[in-house]
Amino acid sequence: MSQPVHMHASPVAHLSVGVNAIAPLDLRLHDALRHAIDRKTKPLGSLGRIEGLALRIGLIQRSLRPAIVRPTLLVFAADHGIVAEGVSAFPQVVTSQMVANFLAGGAAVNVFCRSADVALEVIDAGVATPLPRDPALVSMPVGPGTRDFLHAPAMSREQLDLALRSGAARVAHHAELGCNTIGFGEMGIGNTSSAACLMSRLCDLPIDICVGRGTGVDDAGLARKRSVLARALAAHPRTDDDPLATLATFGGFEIAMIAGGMLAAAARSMVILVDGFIASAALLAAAALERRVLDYCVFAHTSRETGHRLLLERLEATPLLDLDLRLGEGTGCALAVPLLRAATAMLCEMASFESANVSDRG
Ligand SMILES: O=C(O)c1ccc[n+]([C@@H]2O[C@H](COP(=O)([O-])O)[C@@H](O)[C@H]2O)c1
Ligand SMILES: Cc1cc2nc[nH]c2cc1C
Repeated sequence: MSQPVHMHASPVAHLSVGVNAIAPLDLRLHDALRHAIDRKTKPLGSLGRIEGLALRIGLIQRSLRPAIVRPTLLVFAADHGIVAEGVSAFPQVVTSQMVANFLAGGAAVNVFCRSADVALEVIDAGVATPLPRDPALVSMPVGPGTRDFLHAPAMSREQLDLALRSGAARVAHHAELGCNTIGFGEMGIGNTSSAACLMSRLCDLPIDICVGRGTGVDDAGLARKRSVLARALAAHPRTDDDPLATLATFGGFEIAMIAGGMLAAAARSMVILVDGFIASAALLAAAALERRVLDYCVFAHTSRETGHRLLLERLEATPLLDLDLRLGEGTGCALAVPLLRAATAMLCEMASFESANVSDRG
């Protein structure tokens, strides 16, 4: 029998990691991990979701003794043509100003990364206004911001390919340095509009329930944002059989780089830390390309941004934290890293009923 003909090259092939590069988890380890956790000196299940977290990390690392090594947060920054339609509470220049703030070490994500001992890298994925010359900035701009997707697709297929490959390349770089846990953050004025449209199209949901206040638009701003995004969706025919086309139409360069990075991280059996609404929309696009990426994800937190809760439901995700954050930057990922360390330490360091000679029944 002949093989089915695929209309599009494998999305993972774009990242030069091969068609079946994301391995299924080895579920044979599941029972051994469950048993090791259950023999620890505690009533059964009493460490609650830390137990499930340890199990998930063990499955991802294919180990009964997993460890969080060189946890790293990649913050991708880019600008969005859709801001010309008045969809954000802040001007576009804030994207480059915040990149400067990241490089100076003064943003929330810098503070949280320092306090949790997480490495931080900032990537220019396509910021429209000038950035400081700083050797710490990884410069891989796809272009000076996307086009306004009310009038044209946000990016070309060539630009999308470049963004996917660039995100994958940054992940490969950190994997080669020994990093096994990678978080994805973003900075981009206007990017909640991209994320909302991706969610609406990829989950087939009405746009109004996907749209939130982002950086804080008022009621009139929210009504305007909804109307702009409804018109933008109406302007572009559905491309349900081609998630890459949907991502090119509504995505941002930072969103596409995160999607490519997540696929590459899963292909390398790394733990993927998922941040808020925009990072989850990037994951949604990645999962539309290769569903197995979801097996490698740990969801850091539930954002206050309208739509995130529903998006998480669609991804069948139960995040670790619920702190009313709505900042982005990867702040939720940085805050979650200590929990990942605690979960792996529980598996590796905690005594069992046998080793500590503690009675395991009444
Ligand atoms: O991560 C989130 O859930 C989140 C929710 C709302 C806003 N943000 C951040 O706010 C910016 C986008 O907001 P906006 O209103 O300009 O679309 C962008 O820089 C994001 O990092 C992030
Ligand atoms: C100040 C500011 C900081 C941010 N960090 C991520 N998105 C942001 C948006 C604004 C406006």
